This record gives sequence, C-alpha cells and structure tokens, in this order.
Amino acid sequence: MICSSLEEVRSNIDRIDNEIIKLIAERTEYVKQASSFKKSESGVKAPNRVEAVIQKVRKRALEHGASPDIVEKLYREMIASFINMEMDEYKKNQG
Ligand SMILES: C=C(O[C@@H]1C=C(C(=O)O)C=C[C@H]1O)C(=O)O
Repeated sequence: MICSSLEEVRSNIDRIDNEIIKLIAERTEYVKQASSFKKSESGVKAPNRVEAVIQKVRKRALEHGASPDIVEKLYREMIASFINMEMDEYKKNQG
C-alpha cells in the first residue's frame, strides 16, 4: 500500500508491530510448553532444530519478498532469548 504521509507510514508500522507482538506472545506460550517435553539442557537448546527453523524462515522470507538475511538475524536473536526463557522454565520444573 502506497502512503501519502509519514504519519500514514508510521500508523501502518504501529499496526503491524501490534500484530507481531501478539504473535510473539502466542509463540512464547508454545516455547514454554516445549520445555516440559525436554529431558536435558542440550535438549532445550536443540541446535539442529534451530538450524532447521532458520532454513525454513529464510525460504519463507524469499517467498514473501522479505530479506532472508534480516529475517535470519531477527530469528537468531529471538530464538536465543526464547532458549533462555525455556531454560529457566526447564530448571524450575526440575525443582
Ligand atoms: C521450542 C523449542 O525449543 C527451543 C526454541 C526454539 C524456537 O524458539 O524456535 C527452537 C529450538 C530450541 O532451541 C523446540 O525445541 O522446538
């Protein structure tokens, strides 16, 4: 959509950010659940799965006209934070 002012551009960015945050919240709930199926700290980190996710999102980025490099960078940062959160959850459940 072509905008006719910076205000309109920013209003669209704000709308999209709101949607992204809702999806991050939903993703958070699933990552927390993942910890209950893990049997070790290396299982929590699951590096093979991380690489599979990265390959998948790079492909999706290309299909949708986004930059695969930007998407990969964002996902690596996001997943690192999710792993920290999941590790805290895992350790809490270990008692
Ligand atoms: C959610 C999981 O745990 C971790 C978090 C991941 C993610 O945020 O996509 C992927 C792999 C794991 O590092 C999983 O194993 O699927």
